[in-house]
Order: sequence, then C-alpha cells, then structure tokens
Amino acid sequence: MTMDFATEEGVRYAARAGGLLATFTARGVLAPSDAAVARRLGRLGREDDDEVLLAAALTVRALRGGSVCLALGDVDRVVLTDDGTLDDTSDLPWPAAPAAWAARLAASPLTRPGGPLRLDDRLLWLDRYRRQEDEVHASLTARASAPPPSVDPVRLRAALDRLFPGEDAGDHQRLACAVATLRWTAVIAGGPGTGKTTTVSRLLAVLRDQDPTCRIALAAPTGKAAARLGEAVAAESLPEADRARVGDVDASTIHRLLGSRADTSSRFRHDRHRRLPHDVVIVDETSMVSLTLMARLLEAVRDDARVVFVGDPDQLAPVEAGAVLGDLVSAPELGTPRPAPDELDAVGCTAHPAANGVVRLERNYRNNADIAALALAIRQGDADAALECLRSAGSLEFVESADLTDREPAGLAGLREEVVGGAREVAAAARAGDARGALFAGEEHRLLCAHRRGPYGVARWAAQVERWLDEDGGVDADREAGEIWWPGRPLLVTENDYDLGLYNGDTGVIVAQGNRTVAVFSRGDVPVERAPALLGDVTTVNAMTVHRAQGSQYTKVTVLLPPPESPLLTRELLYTAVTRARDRVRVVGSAESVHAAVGRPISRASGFARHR
Ligand SMILES: Nc1ncnc2c1ncn2[C@@H]1O[C@H](COP(=O)(O)OP(=O)(O)OP(=O)(O)O)[C@@H](O)[C@H]1O
Repeated sequence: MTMDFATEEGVRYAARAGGLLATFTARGVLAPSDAAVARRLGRLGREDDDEVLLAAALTVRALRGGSVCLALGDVDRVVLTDDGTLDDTSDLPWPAAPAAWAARLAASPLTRPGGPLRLDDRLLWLDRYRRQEDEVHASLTARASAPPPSVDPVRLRAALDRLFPGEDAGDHQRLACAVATLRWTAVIAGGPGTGKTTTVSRLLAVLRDQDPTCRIALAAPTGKAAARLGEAVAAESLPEADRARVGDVDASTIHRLLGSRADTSSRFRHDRHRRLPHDVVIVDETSMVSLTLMARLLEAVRDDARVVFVGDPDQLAPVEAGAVLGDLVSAPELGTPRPAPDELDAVGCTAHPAANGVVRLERNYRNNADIAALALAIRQGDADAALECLRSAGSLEFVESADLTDREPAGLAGLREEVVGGAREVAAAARAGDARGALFAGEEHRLLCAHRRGPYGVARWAAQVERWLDEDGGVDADREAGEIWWPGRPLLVTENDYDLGLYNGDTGVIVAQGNRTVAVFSRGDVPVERAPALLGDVTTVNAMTVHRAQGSQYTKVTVLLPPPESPLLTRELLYTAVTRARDRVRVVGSAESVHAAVGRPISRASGFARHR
C-alpha cells in the first residue's frame, strides 16, 4: 500500500491523532520518530484512536530501549531528558487501565491478522518482531525435538580426558564440551574469566576428533569480538595432535558469515533457502546478539548442524531489541533436552547442565575474588551483600560521599590521581615511541558512566578529566599546543572500518615514531599501526559508557553511578561495569543507587517469557 500524506483524509487523520502523541512527544516520553511511525500506521490502517496510536508509538520506543514488545501494564513513566535529568511523567494523560487499553487495541484494525501490530494478552508487538520471535522459537523447538547428533562416546570420553587433564569429572568446562557435542543446540554461559574461550578452543578439538572434516564457523556480533575470539582460539595451548586437528579456524562477524547483501541490510545471502555449509556454528558474545540477527542466523543454519551459543547472560543486552541469550537461559523450553545422566556418565561427566542445554561456568580464573564476590551478589539481587562487599575494602572502594553534581566533587582525589597518573604514564610511553607500553598503560584504568549526558554522563566527566589534566600541566605539552594527534592521546574508534581492520569500540593511542606520530591499537601481542590521517571516526576517550565497555576488561575500573531514579541504573549495568575490572573497582555513588541498581533487573519485555 502506498501512503499519501497529502490527501485531505491523511491530513485529517494526522490532525486527529495529534493529541496524545503530541503531548507525549513534547514531554520527551516519545521521540518525534516514534510518533511519526505511529501516525503513519494510523493513516495506513484507518485508525485514529489516540490511545491505540500511543501504544503503537510506545512499542517503537520500547524497541529503542531493547524490548521486543510493550507490556501495557508496565510502561516506564520516568523519562531521561536530553540534559540528563529525570522527569516523572505520571501527570500526563496515560491510559487509565491496562485492561481497557488492551481492549481498545484488540478492537483496532491495526491488530487484525495481516495488520502491523500484534496483541497477545497485554503484550503488544510490531508484527515483524513477533514473527521473528516465533521463528526463533520454532527453530529452537525443532532442533530440540530432532534426534540428537550421532556421537562416538568412547572417542568423546578419551578426547575430554586428554583436553581436561587433572580436572575432576564434575568440571563444568568439560561438561560444556560434552553437551555441545551431544546436542544440536547448547549454551555455554559464564561471566568474564570463567574460561568460555578456553572451552571453545577445546570444543573445536573435540568436534574435529569426532569428525576430522567437520566445517566449523566461529562468529561474534562485532568485528572487535570476532578478532579477539580468533586470536584467543589460535593462542590456546592444546595437545599437539589436537592443535593439528583444529588447524586454522577463522572467526568472523555474524553479518559476514551470513553474507551481507548490497540491496538490503536486513536480509543475507544465506537464509532458509541457501543454508550455511557449516556443520557447527559457534557464536561468542551472544548476549550482544539482537532478536533480528538471531532469527536470521537460525534460519540459515542447517537442521543437522550444531549451534553453540557462548556468552554472559547477566551482562547488558544489545542496543537493538531482544536479549535472546537471557531468554534462552531463563526459558528452558527454548533450549534442548538435557542429556540423560547415563549419557553423560558414559563420557565421564558427573555434573549435569543446570537446565536443558545450558551449562553455566561458575569458577572465575581471572578476576580477583573480591570482584567475583561483588559480581555474584549483584547477579543474585542481594543489595545488602553487594554493599557489604563494597564496604569491606580489599580490592573494592566505595566513595559514598561525593556529590557528582558539584563542579569539583569532594571525595574524588583518588580518582583524580588515578586518571592524571595514568595519563602521564601513557604520555611518557607514547613520547618514547613505546607502543605496547602506551597501550598497556591506557588499559590500566577506565572511568565508566551509565549516562552519556548530564551531570553523571560521559561528556561531562570526559571534560572533567581534561580539566584535571590541564591543571596538572605536566601531562603533555603537545596537547596544550593544540596538536590533534599528540602522543598519548587515547583513542576510541566509533565505526567499523573493515579496510583498516579497526572496529567500533577499539581503543588505541597516538605514539611518537621519529618525527611523526602513528595510531596504535591492541591486537594480540603485536599492536597494529595506522596513519592518523587515515582514521575515520575516532574520539578521545577519557570516559566511556558501560555499554561501550562491554567485551573489554581493564586492570582497574571506576564506576560513576547516577541517582537511584535513573532508569539506566539496572542490575545488568552495575554487573557489567564491575566485571570490566580484573583487579580493582571503585564505585562512586550512594548506597541508595546501589540498592536501586541491584533491585532492578532490566525489564526487557519479550514474548519468550510466555513460554516460561
Ligand atoms: N580450566 C582452567 N584452568 C586454568 N586456567 C584456566 C582454565 N580455563 C580458563 N583458564 C584461564 O583463565 C583465563 C580466562 O579464560 P578465558 O579467556 O577462556 O575466559 P572467558 O570466559 O572467555 O573470558 P572473557 O569473557 O573475558 O573473554 C585465561 O587466562 C585462561 O587461560
């Protein structure tokens, strides 16, 4: 159907629809684009009921917030305004009762079969996302009900014994390898440093031991994650014969694996009609995979190919809608039938998956114990335990007194010293042409914020760091002289550049090289160098959002918490922030903010919950 905004009828519909949409847009509940989509749907579907159009616009808003659908009974009325302050919009004319709102939607032409909206109980979807959810559900259920892959248990047991020497039979890494071999679908879940990548490397050896010719794809949602996965798998030390079996395995982005098409960004060369040739597809950082991408991936994988999802379900979910990993972990029917105890016994595993195909790796091999205890308390929703950890000193520091809205907040001397000292070290190494030293020093400490703008946001704190550096004076003369590519300038790449091999989220630093400068970025042991003039979208990074820091770790992290009312302050955000640190964490904020965060698991509405 084509749309004609210019017809009299179109104008009339738009004017009639103006009321609530205009009011809610004026207060910042809706973005103008949310309202525009709703108006367009109204015009096309001959619907002018204000409350129906408001629901449609809020569904579009929910997608921007990561939810696949709108829960009519649970719409967040607190809005984060452009200047970073919070506005409770309960005084707006919100539809009074969810039941009555749902009834109006049920009667609307927009929710009829073939219409653009889908209502199911009190959940409202844009039809496209509901279809994607149904596709993912159908694909996972079909994979779960098919007869499992044929496996040689004697070989499997021998391979597990070889690859997990000295581990007891209850070890969960071993179990994860077993389940991923014995079933078509498996989930390997775990926090940072629990050995997910190590397990994947060994799984490759196990699978190639079962079938030396099996074709394996390693994929991740971002270029940066794919590059890191490829490096980590290549570097893993395996018994010689297993290393030879694994050979070279390339990791790519999921987009590249599926084959991007020039004509569309939402479809790929590989789909249900032209399946991927691989026998095994292993997806890392699955927490960052959106519903849309998951639907495209699952339709492209052959029914008789194994799929292994690896990731941390407690982390922040992708920016796009859908948190399929979290849904997979909490809605067991989506998984795969748990291998029977005797099937696992036969391959020498005494542990069993927690729920269907999900194996959770619990033991942390990298982070320090205080951080691991804090992360666990947060994950378990125990705010008092989290506060107790924070106040028990050790590797954790809790700065409760600072008023972050002050121009020069008290209590931040430690942070100031850290960032100024760190910048000095980076600059010293950079001026001496020591690329690795400068990169290393730059990864020592990271300042993380929940917000981008406002008193608690990245913009303000990046400026604050600049001011501290200016006041310090000793960091870098070139910087003061207005040189753009001054040695020691910390860089953040904000767009993928496949030609340069740089990915959104990569961090680097400018380093002196003779009488010129180069930009260097971490890549395994040998940093990559690029000419600054070739760099596309990069910024100086003095502070970062927690979202941005996903997938990276630093020696020390400082987290600035917004006030308790901030809708961005969630359990996943705090968990993700503190687990970015390997050795030390400093949390700046109030006990109320910690309570609010821990007590507020992200409410991302998705229809998978219906299957729980
Ligand atoms: N079973 C094990 N025994 C001893 N060390 C291990 C074991 N498994 C992993 N490690 C070590 O722990 C560290 C973290 O492992 P790995 O990188 O595989 O974790 P990860 O879960 O993939 O972490 P991230 O999510 O941060 O990528 C590595 O140095 C690895 O060598």
